[in-house]
Amino acid sequence: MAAWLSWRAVRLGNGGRLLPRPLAPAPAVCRGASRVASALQADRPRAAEDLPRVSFPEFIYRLGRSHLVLTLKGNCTQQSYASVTHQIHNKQRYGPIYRDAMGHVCVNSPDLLEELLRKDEKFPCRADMALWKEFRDMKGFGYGPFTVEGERWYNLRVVLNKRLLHPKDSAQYDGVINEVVTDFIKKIRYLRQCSPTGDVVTDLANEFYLFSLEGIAAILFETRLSCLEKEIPAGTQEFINAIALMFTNSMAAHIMPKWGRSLLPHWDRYIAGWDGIFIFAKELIDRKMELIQQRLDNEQDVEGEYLTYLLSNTQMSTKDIYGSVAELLLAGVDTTSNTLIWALYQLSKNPEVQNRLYEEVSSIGPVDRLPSAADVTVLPYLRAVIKETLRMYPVVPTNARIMTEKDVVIGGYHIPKNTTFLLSHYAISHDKDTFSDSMQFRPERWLRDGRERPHPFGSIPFGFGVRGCVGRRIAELEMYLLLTQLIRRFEIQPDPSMGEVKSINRVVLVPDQQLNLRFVDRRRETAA
Ligand code: HEM
Repeated sequence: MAAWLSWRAVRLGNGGRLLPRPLAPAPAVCRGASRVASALQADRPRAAEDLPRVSFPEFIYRLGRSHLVLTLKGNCTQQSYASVTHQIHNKQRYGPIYRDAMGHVCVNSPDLLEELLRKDEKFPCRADMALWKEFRDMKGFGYGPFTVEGERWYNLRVVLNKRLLHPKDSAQYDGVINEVVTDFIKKIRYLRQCSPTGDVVTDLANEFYLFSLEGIAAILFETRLSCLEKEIPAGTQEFINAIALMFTNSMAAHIMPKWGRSLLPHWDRYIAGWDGIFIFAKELIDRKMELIQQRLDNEQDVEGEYLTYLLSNTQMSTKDIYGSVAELLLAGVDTTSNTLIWALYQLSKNPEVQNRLYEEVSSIGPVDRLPSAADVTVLPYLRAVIKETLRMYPVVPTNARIMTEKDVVIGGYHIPKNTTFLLSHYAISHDKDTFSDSMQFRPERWLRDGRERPHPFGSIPFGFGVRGCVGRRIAELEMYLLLTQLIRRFEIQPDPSMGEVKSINRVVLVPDQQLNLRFVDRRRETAA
C-alpha cells in the first residue's frame, strides 16, 4: 500500500512557494543538532531557511549507494528506491528537524512529531494526490479516503469509520476472518508437505499477501476470492497483477513530465493497472447491488456487512462507493501482510518470546476452538508482539503532512503553509533515547505491568488523529486471530538456509530477501 504516503510527498516540495523572510536574525552557520537546539531556545521562531539541510550531492550519493547495494543483492526493482536507515543517519547528522534535498521538512523525534501532529488541521492533508485523482476523473469514479480532501473527506470518514474503526463494530468480523485463517492454515499444511523436509514454507511474503487480500476482500465485498486455493481463479489473478502493475509503474508515472506519457510505456501501464483494479472492484460491487435490489423487490430484509452497509445504509453515490472500496482494498493488503511476515520472522528468531506467546494463546482453550474478537482483547502479550513488530518495522516508514491553512511553528522554526513535512517514523521508533535496546525485539516493553511507558509518539504505526488509519481495528483483529491460530498449532523456526533479513523501503517496509520458515507441529496439538 501507501505509495501515496511518500511518493507524492517526494514530489511536492513546499508547493512551489518561496520561503518567507526570516522572522529572526539567522543564526551563525553551523550544522545539525546544535543549530536546532539554538532554535528551540530562541524566543522568536527562526526561519525555515535556517534549518540544517541535506545537500543534493549527499542525497544522490545515498540514493545511488542503496540502489547499488540492492542491485548487488539482486533485489533492485523499480520500487526499491531507498534504504530506510538514512533516516537514522540524518538524525545523527542534522538533528531532530532538518530539510531534505527537495526542501521537505523532516521531523525526526517523538517530541517534534507530537508537536506537529497536535497542531494538525481540522481536515488534515497528507499529500498531494493529483495523479490518483487524475485516473478517477478520467474514468468517472469518485474519490476515496486517500484522494478526497477537506470537508468532503471528513464527511466520507464519518461514514467509513462507522463499521470499521469502532472496536465494537470491527469485532463483528471475527467469524469471517476466522474462516479465512482456517483456509490459510490448510494452505500452510499443504505447502510445507511439498518441501523436501516436510516443514518448510518458502516465499511467505506471497502467501501472506494472498491471505491479506482474501481477508480484506471477505470483509469489504462479503465475498471470497479463492486466493487460498491451490489454483487462484483467473479473474482474481488478473486483479493481483493489476495492483502490481499500478504500483510498479507509479514511480515513473509520477516523475515523468506530461509530454513523456505518450513516449514511454509507464503511463499506459499505470493506467492499465488502475483499470484492472477498478474493473474488478466494480464487478463485485455491482453484483452485490443486484442482490440487494432483488431482496428489496421481494420485500425481504437486506442483511450483510460492510458493502451492504455502504450500499443500503448511507447516502453515498455508487461512483463514490467504487472509489472508496478500491482504496480500502489497496490499503488493506501490503500493510497487514508485511507486518505478519515480520512478526513471524522475529518469533522464529526469539524462541523465548514465542514460548511466552504460545503459553498465552493456549490459555484460551483447546486448539480446535476458534478464538473470538473478545478472546484476543484479553491477550496482552499477543498485542505487545504486534506492537513491537510495528515498532521495529513500521509498515509505513515515512508518512507526511501538509498544513494548508496557515503557517506553523515546529521545533522553534517558522514553517510556511503548504510545506511538506516528512515524518521519519522508522528512525523515531528506533530512537535509543526512547527505546532501550531499540534494535532488539522486546514485546515486554509494551506491557502495562508497572514499567515506565514509552513516549506516546515513539511508535505510532497507524498514524495519529482523525486522519489516522481507518483499517486499524480490522488489521489488528486479522493479525491477532491469525497469530493465535498459527502459534497454537506450529512452532515457527528459522529455515537454516536463511541469513539475517533486513528491511528495505519499497514505500512500505519489506524484507530484502525471500522469507522461508519452518512450521513444526506443536506436541500438544490435538486438531488436524
Ligand atoms: C498493519 C496494518 C496497517 C498499518 C500499519 C496501516 C498504517 C496506516 C498509516 C500509517 C496510515 C496514515 C495515517 C496518517 O496519516 O495519520 C494509514 C491510512 C489509511 N489506512 Fe491503514 N494501515 C494498516 C492497515 C489498513 C487496512 C487493513 C485498511 C483497510 C481497511 C487500511 C486503510 C487505510 C486508509 C483508507 C487510510 C487513509 C485514511 C485517510 O486518509 O483518511 N489500512 N494506514
